[in-house]
Amino acid sequence: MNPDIEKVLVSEEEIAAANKRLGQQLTADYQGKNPLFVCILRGAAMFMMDLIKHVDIPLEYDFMDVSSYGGENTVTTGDVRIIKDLDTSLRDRDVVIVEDIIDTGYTLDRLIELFKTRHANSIKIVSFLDKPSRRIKHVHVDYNGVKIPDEFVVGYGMDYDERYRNLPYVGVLKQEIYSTK
Ligand SMILES: O=P(O)(O)OC[C@H]1O[C@H](OP(=O)(O)OP(=O)(O)O)[C@H](O)[C@@H]1O
Ligand SMILES: Nc1nc2[nH]cnc2c(=O)[nH]1
Repeated sequence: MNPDIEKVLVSEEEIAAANKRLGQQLTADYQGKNPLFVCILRGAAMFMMDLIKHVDIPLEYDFMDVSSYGGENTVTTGDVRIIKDLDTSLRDRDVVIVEDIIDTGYTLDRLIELFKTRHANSIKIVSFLDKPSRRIKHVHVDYNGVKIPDEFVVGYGMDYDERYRNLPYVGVLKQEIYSTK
């Protein structure tokens, strides 16, 4: 295990099981459609690439980069900035927003409002992690991976100051990592 990690919250085995389950649900629900999966960079990139291997229907995907937790922030700034927009039109599309984590809900709340103005046919959300105790904006998550307690997590795409995204599991950093920064 990486020496900076205090404890593992979601193991590689649990990640694989969640992806399989979510992929099977999406396969069943989107039969006969050609959904557009929208990956919210950067954190959700690893999750989406694993998830879609289990979605056994025609689909398309695109990427959007938004950010509210810059640099060493472990709390949201609440100011959701679009860094890179989609290249694909959402008009009449069945959109599946793919997130790594829903925390306060600010990011998804803002994205849903934006996507509604782009005339999508439907908008659903799949989030790998959910921290329900931290919610400020109520957002309905249609497909949920794993619920976690109120701890700042890294790994499986998620960073602290751009590090640890490549860990194959989700974990909590040792306190000294924050204090030595
Ligand atoms: O529910 P919220 O409180 O809005 O938090 C969730 C958002 O925070 C993270 O993004 P971040 O801004 O850290 O960018 P990143 O994915 O590029 O690391 C995560 O990927 C979500 O998009
Ligand atoms: N890396 C990371 N980003 C987040 N964005 C919202 N919550 C979290 C978290 O726990 N970890």
